Amino acid sequence: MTAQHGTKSEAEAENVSASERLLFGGPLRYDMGWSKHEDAALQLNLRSVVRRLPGLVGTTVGLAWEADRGALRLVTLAEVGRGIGQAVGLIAVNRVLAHLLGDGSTADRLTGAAPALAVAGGAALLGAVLRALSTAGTGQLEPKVERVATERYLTHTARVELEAVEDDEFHKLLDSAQYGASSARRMVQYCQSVVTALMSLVASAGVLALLHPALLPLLVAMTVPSAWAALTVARRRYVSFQVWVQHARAGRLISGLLISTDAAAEIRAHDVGPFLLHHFRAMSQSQEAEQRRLSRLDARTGLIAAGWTGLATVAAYAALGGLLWTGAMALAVGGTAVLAIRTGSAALENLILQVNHLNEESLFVGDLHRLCEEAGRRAIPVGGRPLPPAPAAITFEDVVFTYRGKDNRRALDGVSLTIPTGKIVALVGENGSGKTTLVKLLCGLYRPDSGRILWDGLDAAEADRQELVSRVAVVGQDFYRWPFTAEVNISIGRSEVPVTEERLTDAVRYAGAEELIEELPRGRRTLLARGYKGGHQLSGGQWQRLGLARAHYRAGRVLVVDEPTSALDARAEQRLFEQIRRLADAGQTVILITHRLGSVRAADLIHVLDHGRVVESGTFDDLLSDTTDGPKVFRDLYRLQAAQYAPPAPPAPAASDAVSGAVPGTAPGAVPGPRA
Ligand SMILES: Nc1ncnc2c1ncn2[C@@H]1O[C@H](COP(=O)(O)OP(=O)(O)OP(=O)(O)O)[C@@H](O)[C@H]1O
Repeated sequence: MTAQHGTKSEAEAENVSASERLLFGGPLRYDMGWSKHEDAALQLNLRSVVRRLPGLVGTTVGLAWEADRGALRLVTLAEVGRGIGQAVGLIAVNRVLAHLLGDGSTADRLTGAAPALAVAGGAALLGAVLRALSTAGTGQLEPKVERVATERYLTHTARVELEAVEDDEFHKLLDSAQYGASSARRMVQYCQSVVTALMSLVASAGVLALLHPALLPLLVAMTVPSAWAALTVARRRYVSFQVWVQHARAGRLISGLLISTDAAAEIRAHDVGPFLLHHFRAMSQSQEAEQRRLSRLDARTGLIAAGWTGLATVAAYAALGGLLWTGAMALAVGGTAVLAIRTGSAALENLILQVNHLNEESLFVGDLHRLCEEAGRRAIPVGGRPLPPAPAAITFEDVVFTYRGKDNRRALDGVSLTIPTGKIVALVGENGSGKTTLVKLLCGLYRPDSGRILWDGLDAAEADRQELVSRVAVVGQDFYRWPFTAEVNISIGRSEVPVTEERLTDAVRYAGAEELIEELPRGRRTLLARGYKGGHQLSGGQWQRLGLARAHYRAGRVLVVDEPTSALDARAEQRLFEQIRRLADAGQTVILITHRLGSVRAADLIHVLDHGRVVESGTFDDLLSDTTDGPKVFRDLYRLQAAQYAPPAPPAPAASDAVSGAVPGTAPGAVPGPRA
C-alpha cells in the first residue's frame, strides 16, 4: 500500500508544471468528501477482491431488494439459469465431440452426435433468452435503485439540524454521499456482470472437474496471470489518470476564469487575460506530456501482460497435450477442455475488472449508508410538547451559544431578555454582536448550549419543533432567492398549504411590491433566475420586497425582520415601518434588527447587544436619556450615526457671536434622526 501511494505521489511531484506551482502552490487536488476515494482503486489486489466480493454483492442486492423485488428475482433466476445452461452446453459439446471422434461411419457418428448437438443448441438458445431477460430486469432495476438511493439521501439531508449542515465533517460526508445514488445504479450493472462472470466460471470449472480432475489446475494456471495482468493494468491506468486529471482540472479552472462573468471586469481592468492564457497553455502542454507518458506506459504494460498470458497459455496447452499424448485423456475430453478453459479464463478476467468497478462504486454507496446513519443521529426531533396558543412573552434565560468549529468564542454569552408578544422589539448592536444568532435560536434553528428560551413557562427545547418553526416568519439578511417564479418565491413562505389569491395579493400589497410585479414581463408568473429562457433578474431592493412579501405570506405569529431596509429606497423604507407599526397594533409580535438606529424610534422595547451580551434594554427615549445609568452604548452609537446626517457646521462664529453662544442646532437632546 505504501509503495503504491509512493508511486502516485512521485508521479504527481514529477508532473506538477511550473504554472501549477506558481498559481496553486503545487498540484491542484480537491478537498471534497469524495476526493478521499481517489486512492481506493490502488488498494485492489487478488486477495482483497476475494475478500470484498460478498459484501459488495450483498450491498447491491439489498438496495435492489428495496427498489424492486420482482425485477431482482427475475435477474437472479435468469443468471443462475444461464450458468446452468452454460454447463449443460459444455457437457453436450463434450458428447458431440465424443461421437464425432468415436468409431463408426461418418453417417453413424453424425447421427449419434445429433441429440447432443440439439441439447447444445437448445442450451445456447435458452442462454440467449435468459440473457435478454436479465438485461431487461437490470434495466428496470437500475433507475429504481438510483431513485431509492437518491430519495434516501435527500430525505435524510433535509431532516438534519442546521448545525449539522454547517459542520465541516458532516458536509464532506454529504458531498461524498451525493455520488452514492448514481454509484448504486452502476453497481447494479456491474453486479449483474459479476454474477454472469461468476456463473460462467463456476460452470466451466465444474465441467472441467467432471471431465478430468487434472484440468482444474490448468484453468487456474492460465487464468491467474491474466487476472493479475488485468488488475495491474487497471491499477496503473488509475494512477496515471489521477496525475493526468490534475492538469486537466487546473486547465479547466483557468479556462473557466477566462470566460467567467464574475472575473470578466477584473480580467479587463487589470489585463489579466494574457497571464491566464500563458498558464493555460503551459498546463495544457504538461497535460499532453503526461498523456504521452501514459500511452508509453500502457503499451509496455499491455506487452508484459500479453507475454505472461501467452506463456501461461502455452504451458496450459502443453500440459493438455501431454495428457492427450500419454492417453491419460480422451481427445473429445481434450476438445471440450479447451473450450471450457477459454470460457473460464475469459469469465475470470471479466470478473476481476467488474469487481474493480464494483469496488470503486461501493465506496460512494458506503458513504451514502454512513450519511444516512449520521443524519439519523443528527435529525431534528419529531414531536414534543405543544406551545401555549397565545404566550404573553418569550424569555431568554442566561442563554449561551457557540458556533461549532469556531474559535470557541461565544456568539451569545449569557443572554437574558424578554420579548413581550404583540409588540415591536428591536435588537441593535454593532456587527457581530449576536443579533442574528439570537433570532436563529428563537426560531429553533439552533439550540442553546446552556440556558433556556421560554414561551411563557414552556422551554422551547421540549416544544414540538415543527410547531415552533411555524410560529415564526423571518425576513433575514440572506433570505433565499429561489430560482422559481415570483408567485412561488412568495408563496413558498407557507408551501404546505395551497396558494390562495387573497393571501398572495395581501402579501404583495404589504411589501409594496404591486408595481414591481406588474412590471415583470409575465407578471407573477415570471421566472426569477438568470441564465434561463424567460428568466428575469431583480435588483437587491426588489428582492427584499419579495422577501417581505414571503414573510407576510407565511403569517407567523412572530415576524422577524433582520435588516429589512438595507436595500430599500427611502420611500419604501418609510412605508415598511408604517406597515410594521400597523402589524404590531393588530397584535403581531415584530422583532426588528437594524443598524439604522433612527428607525427603532417606533419600537416598544429595544435590547442592545454587545459581544454576545445584552448591555442595555429600554425604550428609545430611555436609552437616549442622559439621566439614566448604564453603559450608554445605544446613545453613543446613535449620536455617531446622527452626526453623519447633521447639516454641515456653520462657518466659525465671529467673536461677538461666540460671546452670545448662539450656535444653532447644538442644544442638548436635539440630535437629528438619521432620516431627518
Ligand atoms: N454560521 C456561523 N458560523 C460561525 N460563526 C458565525 C456564524 N454566524 C455568525 N457567526 C459569528 O457569531 C458572531 C455573532 O454573529 P451574528 O451574525 O449573530 O451577529 P450580528 O449582530 O447579527 O451581526 P451583523 O450586524 O453583522 O449582522 C460573530 O462573531 C460571527 O462571526
